[in-house]
Amino acid sequence: ASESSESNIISRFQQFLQIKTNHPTPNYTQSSDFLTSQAKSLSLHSQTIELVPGKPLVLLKWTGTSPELPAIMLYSHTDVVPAEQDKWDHPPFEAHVDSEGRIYARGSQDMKCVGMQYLEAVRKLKQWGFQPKRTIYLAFAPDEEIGGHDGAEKFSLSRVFQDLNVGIVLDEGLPSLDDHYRAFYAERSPWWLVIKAVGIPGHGAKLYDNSAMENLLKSIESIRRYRASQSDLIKAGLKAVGEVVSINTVFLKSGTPSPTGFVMNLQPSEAEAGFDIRVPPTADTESLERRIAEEWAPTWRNMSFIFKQKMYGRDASGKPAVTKTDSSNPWWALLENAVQEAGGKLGKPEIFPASTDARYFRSLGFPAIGFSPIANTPDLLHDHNEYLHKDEYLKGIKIYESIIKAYASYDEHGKDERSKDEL
Ligand SMILES: CSCC[C@H](NC(C)=O)C(=O)O
Ligand SMILES: [Zn+2]
Ligand SMILES: [Zn+2]
Repeated sequence: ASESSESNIISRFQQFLQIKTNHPTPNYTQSSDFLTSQAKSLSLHSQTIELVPGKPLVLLKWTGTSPELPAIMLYSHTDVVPAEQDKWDHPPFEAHVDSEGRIYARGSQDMKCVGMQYLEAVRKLKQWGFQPKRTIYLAFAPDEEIGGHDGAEKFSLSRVFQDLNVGIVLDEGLPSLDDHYRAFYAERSPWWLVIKAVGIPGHGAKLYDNSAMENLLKSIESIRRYRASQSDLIKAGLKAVGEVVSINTVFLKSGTPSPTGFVMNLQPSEAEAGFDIRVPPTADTESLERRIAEEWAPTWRNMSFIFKQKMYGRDASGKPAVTKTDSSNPWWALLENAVQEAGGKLGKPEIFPASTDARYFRSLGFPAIGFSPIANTPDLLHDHNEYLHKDEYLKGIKIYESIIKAYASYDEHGKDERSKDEL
């Protein structure tokens, strides 16, 4: 009983949050040791898989009574983005609980909460003597925040993963401000674009055409018009955030350095800008590619471009990698019902505006749902003072108890065995 006391549940969450798994030097040894010891206390089989040395993925297993049925994958990442300690009200790796009950820590929303909530839900279900029909896996992966290439991407393509016979993947979602939980069936693909302009250098007092700066600024004007057109669709209520192309300038680089800053009377011969572009799964990528080549970085204006990251978010057959939300995908309805049974409400299916590891599983044809049970909370992913209220965290555990019960009890023939038993 003491193991499952509220204070012990919160204290285990704090311990995980206190492990510095922040980039650029995440302490994966400590997080793996912690997770392995949690697994031991829950009598879960555990293995640590290093597909890349120094980048462990911890895989836990709760064997079902019908292990031949496709398994449930409860997925999370252990790494977190860096935090600017001096801009936080409470240190980002202290997991301080304030007088209101808010737990402040990097990773409290993204997504150490989810990883620990899975474990706590399993703990409760085991205490109650619940027997899963399907095998349940819990995966704790590295490197999501830097693209997932040495984490989810390699894992999803590995023999280990292929042999798990996974039927559904649950990964992270986003908090909601109201009492609905958000759930994501797809995500936008990242295109990280760098455009470069070259031009005639010259005196800062001269009004001539074809300087690098002028060439780059023409592109930026065009990009900003396009950005406004996409933003207007959201403002007019015609499209959701995940349904438009977003493009944001993330760096500008030019000028001729001098000991006091930059030379002020010289128009430089090179100028560069970087953009974070996010592309919805059903976007016309060819037309966007044409726009980049012909309007934003045309060779005739002495411009060139490269992609630092470019994904298409498609499956092997070239179709958008989206998880179905209709009756052809029983996992969606099961999620909706399970959340409802635990006293929650699921909002309309959404497209995740940024990227998650779920894309690697979807592109291989696995259904994957982005879901973090965080309601009534501002979205503070990657922000200062990321926090999660302890009551919201505890409620999330109950939500997962309900989801895991429903998922693990669902049989191959379209029935939720648990509901049948209870009826
Ligand atoms: C492209 S890999 C980086 C992953 C990161 N994920 C989130 C959720 O912020 C992002 O979308 O920028
Ligand atoms: Zn995340
Ligand atoms: Zn993140």
